[in-house]
Amino acid sequence: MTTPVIECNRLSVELGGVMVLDGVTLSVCKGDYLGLVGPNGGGKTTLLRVILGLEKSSGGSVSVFGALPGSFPERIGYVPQRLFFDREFPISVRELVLMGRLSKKKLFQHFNRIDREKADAALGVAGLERLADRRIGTLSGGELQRTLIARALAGEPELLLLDEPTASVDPQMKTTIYDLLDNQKKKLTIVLVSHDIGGIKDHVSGIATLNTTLYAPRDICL
Ligand SMILES: Nc1ncnc2c1ncn2[C@@H]1O[C@H](COP(=O)(O)OP(=O)(O)OP(=O)(O)O)[C@@H](O)[C@H]1O
Repeated sequence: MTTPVIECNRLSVELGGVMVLDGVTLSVCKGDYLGLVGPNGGGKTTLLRVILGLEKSSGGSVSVFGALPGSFPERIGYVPQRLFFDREFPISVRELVLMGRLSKKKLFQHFNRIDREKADAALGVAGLERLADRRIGTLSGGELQRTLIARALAGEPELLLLDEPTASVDPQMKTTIYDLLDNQKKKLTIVLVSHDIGGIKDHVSGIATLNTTLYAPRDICL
């Protein structure tokens, strides 16, 4: 039997004295495309942050690629819910996507030709060639989301974690983003946080619910 890519067993997380996740059991295997849904404040982002090793668990266990979270950052691509940046900051779409190669570099190592080729390939996958030289502060919400996905893909991850990439984008851009992910799902394991159950149900291989009484009380278990 192969080791699951992500395995949580009765995972609990306490933040600021509040139990945000309590007894979460979840197994994500290689090639899965998991939709993770739940109410606002249900702990979806927190779960992604635990998987990334950015937040500590307070009970239970969690392993990623069979090791402690944070052990293999170069194998994970992350598309955050928001990107906080100065809209005047003079960085282009191509340069932001190139940042996705940082996890593959050693300290102070420069980007090389291969990094630039991988970044350009990711730009192509996300349909961003036309916008490559645009400053990121001038992008629409949907264009910025696709740039963040391209940045994550530039690092050639095995596991892609996305936190509500289709929030506040129009229906056409949602379709573009779902199609983009569909084209990647044969190569990657994907966890997609979303409120759009209707939109994701035809794309994902499974849906897990978090902290909702509508689907399953306080537990997710595939
Ligand atoms: N550092 C922190 N300290 C205290 N509480 C926190 C911290 N980070 C998050 N929380 C709380 O934990 C709960 C879960 O937050 P989280 O962002 O994981 O939810 P979410 O399901 O992603 O929500 P949304 O759908 O609104 O994005 C929220 O009540 C939030 O206020």
